[in-house]
Amino acid sequence: MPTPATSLPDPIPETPREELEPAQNQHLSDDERQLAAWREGLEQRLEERAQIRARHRDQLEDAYEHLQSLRDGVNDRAVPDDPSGFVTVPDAAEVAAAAAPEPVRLPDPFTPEDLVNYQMPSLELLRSAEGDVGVYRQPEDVAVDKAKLQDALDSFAVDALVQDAIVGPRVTQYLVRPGFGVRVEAIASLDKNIALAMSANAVRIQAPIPGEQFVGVEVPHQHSAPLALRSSLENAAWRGSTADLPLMLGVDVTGRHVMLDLAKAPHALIAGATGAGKSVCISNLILSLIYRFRPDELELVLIDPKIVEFAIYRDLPHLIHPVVTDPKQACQALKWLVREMERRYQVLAEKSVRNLAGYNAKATAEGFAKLPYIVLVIDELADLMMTAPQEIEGSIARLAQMSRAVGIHTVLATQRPSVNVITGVIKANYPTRIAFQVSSQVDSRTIIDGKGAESLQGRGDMLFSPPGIGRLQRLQAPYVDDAEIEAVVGSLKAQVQPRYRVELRAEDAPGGSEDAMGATLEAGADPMLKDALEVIATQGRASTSYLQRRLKIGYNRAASLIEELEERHYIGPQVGNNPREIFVQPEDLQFA
Ligand SMILES: Nc1ncnc2c1ncn2[C@@H]1O[C@H](COP(=O)(O)OP(=O)(O)OP(=O)(O)O)[C@@H](O)[C@H]1O
Repeated sequence: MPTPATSLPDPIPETPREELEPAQNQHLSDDERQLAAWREGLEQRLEERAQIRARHRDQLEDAYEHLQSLRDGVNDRAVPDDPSGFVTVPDAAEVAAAAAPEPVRLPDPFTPEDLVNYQMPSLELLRSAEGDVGVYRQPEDVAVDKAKLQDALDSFAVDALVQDAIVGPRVTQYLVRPGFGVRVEAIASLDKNIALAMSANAVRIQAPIPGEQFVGVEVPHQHSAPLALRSSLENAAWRGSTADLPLMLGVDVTGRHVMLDLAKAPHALIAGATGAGKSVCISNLILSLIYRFRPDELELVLIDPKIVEFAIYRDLPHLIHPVVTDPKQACQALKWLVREMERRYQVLAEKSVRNLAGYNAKATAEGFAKLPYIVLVIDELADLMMTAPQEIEGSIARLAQMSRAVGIHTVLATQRPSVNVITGVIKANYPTRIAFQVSSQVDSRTIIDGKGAESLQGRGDMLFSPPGIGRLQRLQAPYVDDAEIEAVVGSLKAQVQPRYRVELRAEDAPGGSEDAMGATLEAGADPMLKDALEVIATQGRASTSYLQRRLKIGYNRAASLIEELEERHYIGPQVGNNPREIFVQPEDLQFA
């Protein structure tokens, strides 16, 4: 006989803890710890869910307000009652015209005439470069470390001479000349022992330094001060650069300022563990561009699924769309860029030129409007790849393969250098790579096709693999803080407001999204398509005769609805006598 629900058994009386065996006590403590961990996890998940719910509520409110404004618009345009007492009924076309939202007129790009009073940002807005004296360590300290390295090599009976030391901003590179008959691998394999002898957390060994007769042993400094971007932008190498799209990357071991010409790159991939310095590097790249180009010469599309990284740039006049934070919108923006690329190819063909440089030269000679460069920057590709991997990968690959000639360039960053994010297709199309510190050799191989990034030091210490040169450069990125960026963006915002001209289309949203479903169905040939889909999703049955009965329609119409739903991949094909598969759930039925 089942026990009634109300008479639960009494709880088992608890044995006082001191009466338990030590082993039992240990188990109890383990269980308590486990419970505490679960509780913490649960609380975290509850908090995340509350945040998601709040976000959904906001979106719902936005949608409701939008609907209300559409309704108000229609009411305002409604025909007033005739004083004679008759009400004029508007015809169907009028109603449709009233309900349809006005087509949004997108602004034109900036022209030089719009920006006659535009001032480039001043270098005074950046932190002073006074600290960067170019002497990063005292010679006596270097001499001591040189002796330590020599002792370490001697103690392993490796015949090699530590000949010289080059002191960079973050690491000292010791030039080691191997003795006659000594294999460079013998020195390279000592990396951990050398790190121990030099009290360094990791050393990187280049065996040999390409083009030289030395093995390079790079030992990080115990202390280092951040470099100022201002000193890089004041440097003669930057000021005299003839690159089409120069980006300041950092300073190498010998103190040289190293730049990347994005026009030649023509796309760059940045990867590194969290906190390794990717965002600061991206800020250096964006500031390099806005210190050199006016908004009519260069336009930016910034995608930031992490939401907070690019918020600081939101008023930048170079932006042609507000900073994109929603992965769905990111997919739409990427497809806009692909369309813009195709449009530009047409425009170039009309003028019989092969690339943007040719077009702009002709524009100067013949007096028509030039085309600006467009640079797309994505901070955290992984978040986008989780949303719509195929569509994002497809658009990125298409841009990477073809957009160089028309002046569209891309910079992608990710903290997850796994093959799901940096796929073979993306990797093949991004020859220019920048690696910050990563957690394993496997990650290092994914980015730079070799080890090394795992022994970087973080905080802007990077390996740069320039396009077409199979040799890595170790650089230290300059540091810009938020106050500096705010000052620069503020000085530009005070002059001009951005002109947003990227058109996001509903059909470009990732497939299977609510909006896309609504839009697709709107375009459906049969007005009963939504009803049919609803029946199938809620009842879990997809057959012609069932639809016929439920919707009270004829056989032919039910059969063509089933065919249409199969074509749109909401249901699977008929296989033998088995029921069709159904790919849509009742909760998916939120028509736009
Ligand atoms: N070039 C640099 N020089 C000195 N310090 C730096 C440099 N770059 C980064 N740092 C330090 O490291 C911190 C983290 O940098 P950053 O935000 O760029 O990391 P990230 O790789 O973007 O991390 P995440 O992927 O989590 O966003 C900075 O706040 C700063 O303190």
